[in-house]
Amino acid sequence: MSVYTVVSLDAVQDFAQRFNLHVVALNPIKGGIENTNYFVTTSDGREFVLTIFEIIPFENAAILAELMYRLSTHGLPVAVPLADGAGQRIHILADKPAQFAPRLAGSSPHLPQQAVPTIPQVEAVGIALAQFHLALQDDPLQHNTTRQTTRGHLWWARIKDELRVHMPLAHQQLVDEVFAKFDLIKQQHPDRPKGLIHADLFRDNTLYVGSQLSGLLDFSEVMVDDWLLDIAITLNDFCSTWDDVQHPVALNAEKVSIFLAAYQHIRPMTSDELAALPIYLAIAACRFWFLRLDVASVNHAEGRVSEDVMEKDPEEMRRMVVDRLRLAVQ
Ligand SMILES: Nc1ncnc2c1ncn2[C@@H]1O[C@H](COP(=O)(O)OP(=O)(O)OP(=O)(O)O)[C@@H](O)[C@H]1O
Ligand SMILES: N[C@@H](CCO)C(=O)O
Repeated sequence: MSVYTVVSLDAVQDFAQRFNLHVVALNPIKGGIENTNYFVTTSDGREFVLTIFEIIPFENAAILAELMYRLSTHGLPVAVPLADGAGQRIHILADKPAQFAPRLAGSSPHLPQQAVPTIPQVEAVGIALAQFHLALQDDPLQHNTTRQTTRGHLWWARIKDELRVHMPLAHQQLVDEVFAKFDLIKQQHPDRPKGLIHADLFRDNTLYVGSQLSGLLDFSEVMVDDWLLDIAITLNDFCSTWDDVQHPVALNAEKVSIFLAAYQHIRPMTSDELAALPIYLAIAACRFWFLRLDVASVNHAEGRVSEDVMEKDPEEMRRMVVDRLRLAVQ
């Protein structure tokens, strides 16, 4: 659970007045590691999600809110933040940018880990990811998102060097091998279309009602990059054998094949993308290995040790890097 900013019911009731809502209950949300989120219930029984943005500045939260609105017009199941009477969707709470969005129905397919995600759920996310990639390809807003991302290209270029020097030799060698192979394959296979990517579409950022995808959540990592990177990030999480205690990060071949077929039903991948996929799976796992190490280090530096702060295991992602690199060099 991550609640970095604690707010009182009174403060949220004040905040909600601009939307003509009367809040009666407030419950911290277990899950995210970046922002503070609460489920909020109003007197008429409706439910909303209050998000307090911990890292990104006001203007960037406003771009994300507009992005949600535009994606919703393409039929994607996203939570569009409420606008006040003046049309403004982002406001200030506890000195930070904050928003109220409708609570979407459904639950995330990651608990219990043994049974899910199901094949139809994998298929649904493959389709939705491709629809998301194509939705705003001609929309100039996507270029604003490149400026607002906390963990965009600058972070990616810096973080490897910062973390690498503190790693044991074997881990440094792993990093070097993945990046050398990645650079080579990118040169050999240049036809990798770019566009808006979610960059964090894990199971816990999706909601389902049965087999139906009812929510795509948490676009705070969104940026313009290779669509293939997004495919790799989502495939790694949805198509791993989390139920296999011996090797929980290995790929489930049936799910991989269903996911790629579903995605390609909407947007066929280029032959270069298909050839480069294995190393992108390794680099995607590497991205989250670094991200988890970075989150742990920032939490430590800022003294965030409360039981309300969730950290995900970097070692799980490092094991995934090893597994995917094995596939990439075969
Ligand atoms: N609109 C919504 N409807 C329903 N549930 C939501 C909604 N927004 C957030 N949640 C719930 O809150 C959890 C945390 O939200 P979110 O993933 O946005 O947090 P975060 O800290 O910003 O993200 P992350 O750690 O993934 O970067 C989600 O996994 C989901 O369970
Ligand atoms: N999905 C990320 C959390 C950060 O957004 C992870 O599993 O590390």
